[in-house]
Amino acid sequence: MTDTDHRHALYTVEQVRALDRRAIEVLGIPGFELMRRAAAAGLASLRRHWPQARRLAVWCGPGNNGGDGYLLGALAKEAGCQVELVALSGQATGDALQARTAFEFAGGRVHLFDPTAPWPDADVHVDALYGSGLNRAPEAPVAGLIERINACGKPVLALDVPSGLNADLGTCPGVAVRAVVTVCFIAAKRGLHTGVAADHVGRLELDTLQLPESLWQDQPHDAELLRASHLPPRLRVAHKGDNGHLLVIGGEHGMAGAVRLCGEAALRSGAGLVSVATHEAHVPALNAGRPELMAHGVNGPQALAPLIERSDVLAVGPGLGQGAWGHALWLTALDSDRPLVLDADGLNLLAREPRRFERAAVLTPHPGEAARLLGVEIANVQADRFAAARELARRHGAVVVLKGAGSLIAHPDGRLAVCPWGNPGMAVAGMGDVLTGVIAAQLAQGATAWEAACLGVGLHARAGDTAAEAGERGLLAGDLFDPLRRLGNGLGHA
Ligand SMILES: NC(=O)C1=CN([C@@H]2O[C@H](COP(=O)(O)OP(=O)(O)OC[C@H]3O[C@@H](n4cnc5c(N)ncnc54)[C@H](O)[C@@H]3O)[C@@H](O)[C@H]2O)[C@@H](O)CC1
Ligand SMILES: [K+]
Repeated sequence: MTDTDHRHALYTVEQVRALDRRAIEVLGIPGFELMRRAAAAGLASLRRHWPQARRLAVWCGPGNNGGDGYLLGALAKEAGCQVELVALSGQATGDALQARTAFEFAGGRVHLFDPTAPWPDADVHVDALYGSGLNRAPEAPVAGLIERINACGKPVLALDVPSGLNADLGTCPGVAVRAVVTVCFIAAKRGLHTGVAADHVGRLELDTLQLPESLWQDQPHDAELLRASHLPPRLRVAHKGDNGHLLVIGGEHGMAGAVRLCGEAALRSGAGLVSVATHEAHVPALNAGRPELMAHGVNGPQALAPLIERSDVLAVGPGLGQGAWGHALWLTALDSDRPLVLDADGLNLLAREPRRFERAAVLTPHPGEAARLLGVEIANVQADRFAAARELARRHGAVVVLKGAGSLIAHPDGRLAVCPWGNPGMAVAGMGDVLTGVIAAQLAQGATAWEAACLGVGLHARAGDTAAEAGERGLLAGDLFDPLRRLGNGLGHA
């Protein structure tokens, strides 16, 4: 993750503004020229995706995002398209005013937005209402306009940001455009990659407006996108002990499936040996169903301690429950010095008895578990997923995977990575148990907590995407095993 190039870097809106200013003030490229390039990039994308489109409706807001829209309208007219351009405001200033004049100079007419006017008959709608400058939820009548654009049945190309989406946080304070394609300018805004963004962005394209590499050099970014990384090849002389011994701890009565999924995912991800500590009653079924797992019945700490002694890494929490049995095992595991992954009830117990970890530790909360750990509501977590993940990592001295569309991985030192893969088919029972197993397997094979979380989250999401090729609906957590194995061996696609 050290050789971040600007195409994998994610920026806050503030940092993108600084890049805009740098392009203008240091590189001497006028703002209007940047706007022209943005408009040209938007139109090029439109023609790539909808080569037959002749009639465009362009919706322009009051700021520079609207300016991009005016210039796209001008370029489209020059290219022979019919353009119906509707502006929210009669006023424009600066570069946006110059852009509006250019549109009129190209023979275009600006219609002022009137909710009672007939709906434009267009092949594609271009959303240039609000970009990175969105500072509140769109209000009536613009909120109604956005709903109408979404419901009109025609594809939408969003310029820079789907209007209404907060490009910094991935939140949607009110309504937001649902684009088929979003062309993001200059640098990837972090909020386009997590939270509710996936419902609005559609296909995301980054256009760096032909700016030279020097623009991004030594400029701060906030996070980075995970890349499809290849695992190092296995030594030909590898011994199963070289690939680590994982102990999965969990499986309260009736929850044997969670430990089996976790353990099997770890084996499919390359762990050398996987033991399971669970209720005695689950052992026969585990042995019969997956004899490669070494299942042990444990009734309490005395039985667990020697198993921990023989293992290198722990996965604590799948189906663990929060009763006396689960709590006693949890305490024993946390009092050991083994690197660990903590999930599910392992996290709920941590919320009850907070700790800081002095060893390699990965926590994998979904937003509900993160909210319990932070003592806030789920809505507060989702309102700033970046801050929530970083705060949890800092508080617990652990690498934190905040799950949900656009999973975040936060390091206690502030580093943050965002997962670009995954799909809604993965929102099913057992997926979290599989993720825990995949991450724990990387720890067992010698990765640091940060590497294990980044590798594990990436492999899990890509395996989910491969498995979803047969359809998102009906995807089972166990469907990831085969793709996990292929991806872990460098087979299969990103
Ligand atoms: N040089 C630059 O800075 C460049 C900027 N570009 C474009 O400029 C955009 C940013 O421009 P701006 O900073 O002017 O911001 P925007 O055009 O995104 O919006 C700001 C305007 O919208 C108003 N506004 C925001 N949220 C509102 C809401 N919910 N309801 C009503 N009004 C609202 C603000 O008061 C302000 O007038 C980028 O997203 C990008 O599209 C591009 O042209 C590339 C170059
Ligand atoms: K927009």
